[in-house]
Amino acid sequence: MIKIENLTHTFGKKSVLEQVQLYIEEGERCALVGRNGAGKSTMIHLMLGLLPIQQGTVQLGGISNRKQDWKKVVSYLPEKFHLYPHLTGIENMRFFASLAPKKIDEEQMLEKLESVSLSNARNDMITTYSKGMLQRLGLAVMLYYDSDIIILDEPTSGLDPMGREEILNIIRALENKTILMASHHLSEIEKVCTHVAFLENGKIEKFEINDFMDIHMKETKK
Ligand SMILES: Nc1ncnc2c1ncn2[C@@H]1O[C@H](COP(=O)(O)OP(=O)(O)OP(=O)(O)O)[C@@H](O)[C@H]1O
Repeated sequence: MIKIENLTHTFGKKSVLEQVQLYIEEGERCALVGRNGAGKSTMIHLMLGLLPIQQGTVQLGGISNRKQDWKKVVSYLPEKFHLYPHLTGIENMRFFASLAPKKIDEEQMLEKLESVSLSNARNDMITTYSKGMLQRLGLAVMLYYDSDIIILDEPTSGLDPMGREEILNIIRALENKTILMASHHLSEIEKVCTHVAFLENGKIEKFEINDFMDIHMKETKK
């Protein structure tokens, strides 16, 4: 589960998050939605300790993000995942696998590459990969970590419709994971998510997916 309480953040005089509350239960796939500049990345960065928390608390899998242990239960795929251009797909995978606290499991690595349809390209330099392939390699690294909580920041950003569909199919096939996924695309949210956390004017409101889509349809018909 993910539990955010009273999260408040300002940049100088600019207030971005105001006493944000959000509870995502185990197994939910929650989209994080909001206009450009609403504060989605800020919220994700605060959750992951990439920005210092000014006020409020974050728990990930029941562990405060002020402790180090939460890193064992969360994996994060940023919008732009920094891979090593002078390495092949499998070499990149091996490098990131070496950062995990467990011994490198070659079989698991191959299985995860297979699950994102990259096993045939695993020995190619990633400079030859398409954007979609790079994003799938990022997902493979995340799947290798096999954490309970997955945080994705616009995972299909910059991909063509087929590339998007491939990423969405992989995310949809994940079982027993708690997912928070920032996205601007309602059609993909509808395909993948069970809930929506809508961030507006510094506050979050959470909806079940069908309720959110109903409200959105009514709004767009106005
Ligand atoms: N380091 C920073 N210093 C000052 N202001 C910042 C900083 N980072 C973000 N902001 C501001 O905070 C607000 C929220 O930004 P944030 O990137 O979190 O929004 P977002 O919802 O992720 O936007 P997008 O959908 O465009 O990615 C914006 O007004 C942005 O200009």
